[in-house]
Amino acid sequence: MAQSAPLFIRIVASSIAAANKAGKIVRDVMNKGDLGIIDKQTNSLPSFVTVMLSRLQIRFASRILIPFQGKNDLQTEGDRSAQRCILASISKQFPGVTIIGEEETDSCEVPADWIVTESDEHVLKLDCPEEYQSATESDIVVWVDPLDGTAEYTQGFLDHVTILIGIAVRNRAVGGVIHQPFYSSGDSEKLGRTLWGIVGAGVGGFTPAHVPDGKRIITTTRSHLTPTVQAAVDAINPDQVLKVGGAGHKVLLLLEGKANAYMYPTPGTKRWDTCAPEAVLHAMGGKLTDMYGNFYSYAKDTPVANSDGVLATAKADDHKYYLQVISSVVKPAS
Ligand SMILES: Nc1ncnc2c1ncn2[C@@H]1O[C@H](COP(=O)(O)O)[C@@H](O)[C@H]1OP(=O)(O)O
Ligand SMILES: [Mg+2]
Ligand SMILES: [Mg+2]
Ligand SMILES: [Mg+2]
Repeated sequence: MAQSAPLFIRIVASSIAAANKAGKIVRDVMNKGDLGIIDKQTNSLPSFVTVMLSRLQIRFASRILIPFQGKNDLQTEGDRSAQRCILASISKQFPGVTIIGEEETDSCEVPADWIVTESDEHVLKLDCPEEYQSATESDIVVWVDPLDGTAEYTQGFLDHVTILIGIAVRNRAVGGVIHQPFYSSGDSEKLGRTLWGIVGAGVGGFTPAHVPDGKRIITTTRSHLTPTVQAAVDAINPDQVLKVGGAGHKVLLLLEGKANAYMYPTPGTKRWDTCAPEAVLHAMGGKLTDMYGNFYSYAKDTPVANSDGVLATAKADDHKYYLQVISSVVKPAS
């Protein structure tokens, strides 16, 4: 059965298993307590003050809400190890497929038990939409964000953290896996959950829901807020604004009916931040584009920066309204 499923479906099914393992690794790093934080801007350890602040925030996350200053582009042992696990697992099974990960990791050996070759059985049995049935290795690019919401991971906002694996076929984001490693359903022994979506085939791992009619709830960044972002949010005149970390987490709020729209009308996110969330959102009936309303390309040679920002809505039909209101007050950067 497994081998007879189309390549695209097999990659999504394997990505679910790899994301689950990466989630365990990310939790283990947190439990050990030494996050091994590096500032990617300077390729060095962050300042003493930043490290101390991050330790304080892990201990008192529910009370201390001090955002870091500056670019906030950090990497931790969680990011590095999760990426090694996911890349090793997917490339072992699909050696001809292009995989693009956020982190530059040296070619350290990967422990044997980090290489996952299992697949999600339910996804393997799905009917593959016709347009992806014949997709070959050269049609597919896998975009990996091994830990989305790194700033929040270092500050103890653990429910903002996700692991994102997006599968693009012929440049479009059509398969997505969002793993939330610290999600708790009440049983503290069993953390983590995995959401997935395939455009044209369905979604799983969560119950799709929408904000009740008449309410407008916006989600946006908490760690990269700028006057431009604030102006866009204000233009919508929302009932509520949820400033949370991570692109994956913000799209999760759209999927589960906690927000209507996610806006970030400025450069900062990259293709690995949006590929998986875009696919899951689209599979549920939503829409994610740049601030001009154009879909990003997920081709292997595309520039990785989402230079024209991000606008995502839980309902595709609402997207035009948000685009119009925001474009009247915010000019995209490029
Ligand atoms: N200025 C930036 N520099 C680096 N990464 C950014 C920047 N802005 C956004 N990102 C990435 O996009 C995600 C969503 O941004 P935000 O939480 O600010 O809305 C961040 O968690 C981060 O992903 P990552 O944590 O994987 O590096
Ligand atoms: Mg990062
Ligand atoms: Mg990210
Ligand atoms: Mg990341």
